[in-house]
Amino acid sequence: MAIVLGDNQYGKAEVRVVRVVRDTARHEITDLNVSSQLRGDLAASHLVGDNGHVVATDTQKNTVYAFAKKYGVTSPEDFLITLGRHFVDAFEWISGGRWAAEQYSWQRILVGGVEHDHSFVREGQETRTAVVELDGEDITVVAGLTDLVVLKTTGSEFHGFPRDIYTTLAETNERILATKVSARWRYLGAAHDYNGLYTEIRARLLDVFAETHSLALQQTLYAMGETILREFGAVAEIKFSLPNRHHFLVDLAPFGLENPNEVFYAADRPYGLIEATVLRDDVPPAERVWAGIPGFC
Ligand SMILES: O=c1[nH]c(=O)c2[nH]c(=O)[nH]c2[nH]1
Repeated sequence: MAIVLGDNQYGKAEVRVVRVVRDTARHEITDLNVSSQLRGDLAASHLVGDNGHVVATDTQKNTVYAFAKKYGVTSPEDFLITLGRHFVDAFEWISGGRWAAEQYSWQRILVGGVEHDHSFVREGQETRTAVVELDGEDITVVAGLTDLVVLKTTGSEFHGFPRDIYTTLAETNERILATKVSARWRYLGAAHDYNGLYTEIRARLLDVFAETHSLALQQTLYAMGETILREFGAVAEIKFSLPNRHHFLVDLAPFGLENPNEVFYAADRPYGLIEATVLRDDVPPAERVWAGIPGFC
């Protein structure tokens, strides 16, 4: 009996690449999760630790980002074929492999019925929520939504923050801003057109996200809350929990490529977490209903 190496493949899984086309004011976005795996004459690395044939998984990841810049992403299939051909052509011991992608589709936010140039929403991802609390004759209604995923490819800056010895974040006048909105709002009284209000409030949250030139996610949050309270007299207060889904500009300079805000690494964690309540200062609090709704402050 001999022990032998069977089927094997290796690579980088789940490379989160966001490609923005910004040749005109109307930006296009492609959001992919790419996995690359190579096969070929790779026995030596398994058997004796000889890495002479091991195209590093880190190299495979970098190639995904560089190709997103060089060739763009017309379709996930074409992108994967280009990637696969590259590895097979460039390294003679690589005989094949497997390349896979998930594409997340974004729709343009409609502001006043018009498609926005640079703000997008993942339609159909969110969940509507409702909580009703009765205490004798008193009734409290809290409506809301979770998982409303939005992104804008420009109109977001972050600078002016304090720097200490642990600060490495660069100041920026141009970044992607993306979040997954969870919001809960408490109504004054209980006789409302809840469906109509939900539709309008959701739409206004999207409008304000799209239209606010953001200097921080905190500012965008407050702008959304303030708008809802100003425009909807039935709302007493609104709470938000906004994860800041960071999109880091990929440094393509080592590959001789410029990256003028076109190719981003979409990090899933850690994320910033921005939470606040925006409220009228003349309505009594409703601590009991909020005590049973976790995830907000
Ligand atoms: O909008 C932001 N708010 C922050 O508090 C923060 N902190 C950070 O690192 N990036 C950002 N972005």
